[in-house]
Amino acid sequence: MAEDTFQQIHEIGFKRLIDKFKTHTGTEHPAVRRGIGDDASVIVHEEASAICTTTEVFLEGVHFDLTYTPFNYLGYKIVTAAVSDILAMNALPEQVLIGLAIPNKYSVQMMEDLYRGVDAACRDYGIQLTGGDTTASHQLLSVSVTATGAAPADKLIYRDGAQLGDIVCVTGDLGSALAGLRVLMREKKAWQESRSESQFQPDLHEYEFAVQKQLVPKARKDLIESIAESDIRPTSLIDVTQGLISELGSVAKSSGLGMEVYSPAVPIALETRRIADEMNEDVDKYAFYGGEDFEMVFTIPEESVEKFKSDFDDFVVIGRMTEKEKQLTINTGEDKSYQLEL
Ligand SMILES: Nc1ncnc2c1ncn2[C@@H]1O[C@H](COP(=O)(O)OP(=O)(O)O)[C@@H](O)[C@H]1O
Ligand SMILES: Cc1ncc(C[n+]2csc(CCOP(=O)(O)OP(=O)(O)O)c2C)c(N)n1
Ligand SMILES: [Mg+2]
Repeated sequence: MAEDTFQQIHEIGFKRLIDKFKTHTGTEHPAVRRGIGDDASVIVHEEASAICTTTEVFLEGVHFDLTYTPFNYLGYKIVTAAVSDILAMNALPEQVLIGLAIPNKYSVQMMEDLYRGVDAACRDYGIQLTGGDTTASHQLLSVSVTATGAAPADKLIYRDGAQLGDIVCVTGDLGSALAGLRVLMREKKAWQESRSESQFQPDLHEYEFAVQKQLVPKARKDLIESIAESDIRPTSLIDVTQGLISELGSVAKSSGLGMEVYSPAVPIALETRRIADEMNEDVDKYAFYGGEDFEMVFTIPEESVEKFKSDFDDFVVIGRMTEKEKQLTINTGEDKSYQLEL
């Protein structure tokens, strides 16, 4: 959490601010030859392999709200977002670089808290913070994160590899990140309407699972590790950031196929259902369109499902790849279904 002191960044300057960031670089990754300090980071691979890169931009007010987001959680979440994209190629992340544009309403201490979260995430994912850029901003904090990772080229899994008849699977549960966001937004509104002079300190203990999932999501490195150890390889893989329906559509469309999804099979946590009830909203909408779940969707041949279950058990089957003509068919049970165009 932020300390009580508020030191203006211009008092110490960007160079000394970056020096502080240098003490929060996560794991020393063996492939990193040069980290923070030179003009560019350097990665050295002994064996030829594929390199994956990805960038995510996060803008205050659009992607995060600092009323209810502690800086260290924000640091953790931005690393998760970039790492999740690397993992979704079935590659292992190695480094992240972070670009910051900081308005002067934020202090040195706040930025250090942000980097404490970056450091914690880098340690959890076994990666190193190797560089970035720091600049001033007028009103809003902007954070961009670039991650790179590596894999043997023939091990990469793309979103367009699904085959006719393959089974569609999803890890964990869906919709809880949006449920957490709804709770946080409701509490913020109540606090604003109360015109309270006190700090925003809502009691969130009944919503801990969903709020954690919104504020400090974890990327599914465990799935990628299990794939590496298993002799089964998914035919396609994508992470759930925009929302389940959007990702399923991407897999089907890019694979040149259709998909049938059995909606009662979509995994939803009890707490997510309770929150949707409280908000008088349809929990299926949370799960289908929520986004920011950082779960993984993958397809595998039908005969591999049981075997893979013994290698990795935190997934469920939600559908099957079909002919293209079926588009994205949502089967709601009781023989009712509707089609979404791809
Ligand atoms: N926000 C940041 N987070 C992590 N590393 C940073 C950040 N800003 C700058 N760096 C790293 O600090 C070093 C110096 O950065 P900078 O002063 O921008 O140098 P340059 O003129 O080479 O761009 C570089 O290695 C850069 O990657
Ligand atoms: C203040 C605030 N507004 C909105 C959201 C919800 N939100 C932020 S990012 C996101 C997912 C889509 O982001 P995008 O940058 O399009 O994702 P990408 O596929 O590039 O990862 C969602 C649903 C939030 N967490 N906080
Ligand atoms: Mg993505």
